[in-house]
Amino acid sequence: MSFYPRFISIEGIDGAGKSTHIAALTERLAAGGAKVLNTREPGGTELAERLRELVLHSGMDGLTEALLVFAGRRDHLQRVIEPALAAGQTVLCDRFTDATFAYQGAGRGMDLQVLATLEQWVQQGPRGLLRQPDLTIWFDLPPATAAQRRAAAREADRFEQQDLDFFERVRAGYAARAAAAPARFARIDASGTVDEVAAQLRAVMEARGC
Ligand SMILES: Nc1ncnc2c1ncn2[C@@H]1O[C@H](COP(=O)(O)OP(=O)(O)O)[C@@H](O)[C@H]1O
Ligand SMILES: Cc1cn([C@H]2C[C@H](O)[C@@H](COP(=O)(O)OP(=O)(O)O)O2)c(=O)[nH]c1=O
Repeated sequence: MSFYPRFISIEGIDGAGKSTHIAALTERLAAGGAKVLNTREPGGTELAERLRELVLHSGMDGLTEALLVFAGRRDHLQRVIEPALAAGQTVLCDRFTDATFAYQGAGRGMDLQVLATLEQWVQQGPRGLLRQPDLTIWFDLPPATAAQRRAAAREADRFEQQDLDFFERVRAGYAARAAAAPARFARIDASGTVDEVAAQLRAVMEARGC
């Protein structure tokens, strides 16, 4: 028996199709009566958006990246996510901590234990619980396909300039997080057409009563 998810994160390597499907997902949730707050990471508050600019466009090592994204996440949780959840809203977040484990951990080789410690510190929720998304929708796609789609679409930022090996590691990082939390993760095979991917997404939401 699943319960209605109110904190939903969207994940996947760059170019997997997250942005393409967020509007329809938002509409679906709203049509079901949810008051939806759309947000993103890195970012989501004024401070965190400034940190996002640094992380995406300045050179730094993996630990510095991880510290900055977790600092932004702390601000985002305290100022936006926790108040919205407490007010009964549904939070739809374009990336969250799984991205840190995938990009800084698997991609950049940061110690996963260090990331897990930061996760514990930053995501202390009400009553001492670890705040995690209720549902994580993972758009999974081979990196070569994602690179083709990105090349046709936009200029690359620091992460998008990485080679296919980097994105293979990031993809494996998502797979490991999904295997560790199978009830939270819903994997979408993002290699089909936009309509095929949308149909899978509808099925995932229907299975969770949304
Ligand atoms: N299923 C699909 N088939 C082909 N192209 C797609 C598909 N889904 C998205 N795209 C295109 O691929 C590019 C990257 O998609 P986007 O939604 O921006 O990915 P993300 O937000 O995950 O980085 C966009 O140009 C988008 O139009
Ligand atoms: C949340 C997060 C994102 N990232 C990276 C993944 C993406 O390459 C980048 C920005 O994500 P995203 O917002 O998906 O980029 P875009 O607006 O180009 O679609 O930040 C991390 O490296 N660590 C993190 O913790």
